[in-house]
Amino acid sequence: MDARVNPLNNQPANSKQPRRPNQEEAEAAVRTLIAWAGDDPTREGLLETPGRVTRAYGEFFAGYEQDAKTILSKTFKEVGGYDDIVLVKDIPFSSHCEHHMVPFVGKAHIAYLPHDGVVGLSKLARLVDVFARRLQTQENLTAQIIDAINEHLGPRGAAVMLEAEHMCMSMRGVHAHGAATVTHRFTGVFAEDRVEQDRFFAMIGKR
Ligand SMILES: Nc1nc2c(ncn2[C@@H]2O[C@H](COP(=O)(O)OP(=O)(O)OP(=O)(O)O)[C@@H](O)[C@H]2O)c(=O)[nH]1
Ligand SMILES: [Zn+2]
Repeated sequence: MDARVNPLNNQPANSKQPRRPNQEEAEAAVRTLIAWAGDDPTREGLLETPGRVTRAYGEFFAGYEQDAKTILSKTFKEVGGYDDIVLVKDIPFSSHCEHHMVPFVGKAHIAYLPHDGVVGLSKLARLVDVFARRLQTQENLTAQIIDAINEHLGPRGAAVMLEAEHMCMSMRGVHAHGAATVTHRFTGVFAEDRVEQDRFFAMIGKR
């Protein structure tokens, strides 16, 4: 666990921690929402729903129990001197916007220029999951992914792009079905050198 972050609220560890409700309280909250929506939480079809919803929430928000450092801790140095871009593109992710607690779903593209060894490719997808499985904004998710890569891998440069559809913009509110939100962030060589940025865009098929 990252000691500087309170896993319950994603705030600095010295911030006031809310008490974590127990299972019974969480299920009672779901029953309240069902009744508030206008249905009867005691009817047969809904009796097991609070348990299912809390289990689902356990999966959606499992990222509060995980940390990037552990995932990126193992690197491989035997790569035949390879020191060019390593890119994993089209990593599927689903997260929940912190404003409406509704999903946003899309793909992440992550590249870095290795400095001292490479990380297992699956770990980049796991890294996305650590932060996606929390209440998020897309901007914050983008920043947290690249910050973790820089902090734990110390690459010569990193690039992260996220493309996602926000259900709070399609299923409700403005009803902008199919609108895509794109965020990207470059650091190190990717931030300093337009040629490297262009190579990144070309490799993910955006040029
Ligand atoms: N910047 C940013 N905005 C987001 C993200 N996810 C949702 N939002 C926006 O958060 C905003 C919240 O706006 P509010 O006016 O407080 O809430 P609202 O009345 O539900 O807004 P509408 O969605 O316009 O109906 C909306 O414009 C959402 O589109 C995100 O990841 N990043
Ligand atoms: Zn939203």
